[in-house]
Amino acid sequence: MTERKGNISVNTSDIFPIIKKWLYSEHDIFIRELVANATDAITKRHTLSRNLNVEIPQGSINISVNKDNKLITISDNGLGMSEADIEKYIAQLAFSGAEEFVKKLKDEGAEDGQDIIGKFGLGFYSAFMVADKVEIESLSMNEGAKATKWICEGDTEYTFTDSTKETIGTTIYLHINEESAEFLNEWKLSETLRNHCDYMPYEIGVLDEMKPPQKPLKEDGTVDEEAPAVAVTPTIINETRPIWKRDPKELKDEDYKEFYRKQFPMDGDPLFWIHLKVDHPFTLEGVLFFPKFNPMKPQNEHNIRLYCKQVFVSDNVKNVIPDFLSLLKGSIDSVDIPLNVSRSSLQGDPNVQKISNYVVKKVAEALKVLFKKDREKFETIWEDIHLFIKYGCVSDPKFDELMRERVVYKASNGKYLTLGEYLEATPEKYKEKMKGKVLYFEKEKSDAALKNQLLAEGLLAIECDDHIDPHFFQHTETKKIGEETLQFVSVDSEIGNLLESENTTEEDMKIKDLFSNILAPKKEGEENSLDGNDVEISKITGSTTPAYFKVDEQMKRFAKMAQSMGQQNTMFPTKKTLVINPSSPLIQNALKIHEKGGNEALVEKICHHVEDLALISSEGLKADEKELFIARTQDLMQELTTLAL
Ligand SMILES: Nc1ncnc2c1ncn2[C@@H]1O[C@H](COP(=O)(O)OP(=O)(O)OP(=O)(O)O)[C@@H](O)[C@H]1O
Repeated sequence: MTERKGNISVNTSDIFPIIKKWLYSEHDIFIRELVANATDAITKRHTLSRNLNVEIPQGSINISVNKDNKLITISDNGLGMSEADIEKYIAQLAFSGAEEFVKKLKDEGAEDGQDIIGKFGLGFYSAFMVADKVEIESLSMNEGAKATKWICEGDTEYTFTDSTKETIGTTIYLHINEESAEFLNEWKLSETLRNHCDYMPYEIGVLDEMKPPQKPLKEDGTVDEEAPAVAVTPTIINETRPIWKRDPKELKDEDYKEFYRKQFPMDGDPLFWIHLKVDHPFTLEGVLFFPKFNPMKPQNEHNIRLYCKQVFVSDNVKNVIPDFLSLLKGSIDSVDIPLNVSRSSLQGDPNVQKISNYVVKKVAEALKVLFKKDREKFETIWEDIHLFIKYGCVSDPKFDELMRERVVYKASNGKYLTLGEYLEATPEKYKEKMKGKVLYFEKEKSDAALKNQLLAEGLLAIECDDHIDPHFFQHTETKKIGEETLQFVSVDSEIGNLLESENTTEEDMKIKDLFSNILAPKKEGEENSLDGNDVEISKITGSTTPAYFKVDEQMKRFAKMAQSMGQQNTMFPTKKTLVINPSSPLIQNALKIHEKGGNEALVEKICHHVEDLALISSEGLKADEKELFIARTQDLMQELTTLAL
């Protein structure tokens, strides 16, 4: 046997230890790199053979593991390599790539180094992360090629020897080092493969050579004890035709759901999905799913898996697609997302920009179609998708332009309306007063009585949540809906302006004074009561609501935004005004008792009770307020029952 020695042409002699150290954190990527190389080799053989018009076997990759020999073997039936090829592509190019990596690492600093590793690893070189010694045995598809074997023990020297390999393709032998012994476990190896190679285009079989021959199974699934034991066969770990590679026309809803369930087993069915396919000016295929929103589950950014030619690359799509799309789940496959640049420079890449714009546009278009063609379904899933859509509108102007007029709101009549529809639904007689205004009520806190009073007049109010809506309102107010600029106003701050019916009388003023004196007494020398709430009157004829709280719109917004950003409510103390309705019979009675004299204690109780009822209807009572309220309720009921006896 002849042996030929060579030297890897790198200047940095300490390249091996440096790379080993840096790559240590993610050293399972070696499997992805080597299987990706095998995949490329098979594809190349297919392409070349098609041109030569020769029959070739179906592409496959076989990985076997032998714990006793501390050996992992990766075989492919790709185009193979001659000695010259190995010399050129492995010994020289692959290693010079590694050298470049070390240089980059030194130039860009440690953090970016990690980033680079995570993105693309180091190709063939990553084998040395897990192996002390690596051998390549290969037979090239070129006519008359001689099989060869290359051996390298993790330093800059290597040796070629002859080989007896008879089938075209390449086998990589990894003599696994001590620290990486875990990969000699078939389960661990298969898991790692599934993680990185779950949708590779050629079948990947895994075989544990340690497994003894086993008796075959009978048709009913039980072991056939009579039959002789046979050698175990490889287990296929991947699906070669993932859903995004298939023609949407040949797929049924169930196929998408099944794919989703496999990827996200804890999730239940997706709400709907978008199949992406584009060839120009970049290539991209993928399926994005709208998941059911689960407030109990923290959102994470790793729900979209990025592939390059079916090779898993990353589940971190940050800087590839806008943040708000990371609320979706699924897979994107594109060769046009550059992998060999640091993450920070991804955003500036023109292809990435185009891809990002394309995905945003497709998602918005799919939502537009759903809105137009199946409004019922759109409304059914609205509560699950509204957060995503609003977040998208606020953060992405292009998405906003496409979606703004399709955002719907749950109105107080139970229907979902766009802002355009809301404006149209305003009764003619209120059109002038309401001009450009959109009434809203807070889901948890608003006074139902006020909402119903407005509804009785045909005036609708939309529901607002605590999280995204304050931001979204602010955003929408800076834009146009149709021809109009809108303003969101809360029911409590607006109801007086809308429904206040008559001019203030002397009696109304007496009511105001009565309540002010008891609930917000002025301190000596003060114009107004500074602590406590202000008291106002607003006469709403026909309404039995005695009083409600009004909060300044801007203050309310500030407080909500601060709250949604995790700040304490106390940062923005909101000043509230207690609005008394002199039309309410209860209020009128209170004045009469007061004017009659002799039972000031009861009048006081009524005033405080009216205030507490207004509080309960809006935001609720605090612990100390609750205690007083309960004690007072007991007193009042006792007085009432005594009267009734
Ligand atoms: N199994 C294989 N069969 C045939 N050729 C191979 C095989 N593995 C590696 N090669 C050759 O060696 C070259 C270097 O491989 P390496 O993995 O280092 O880099 P790469 O695949 O070109 O790039 P990347 O950094 O994306 O992995 C390949 O381009 C290919 O020509």
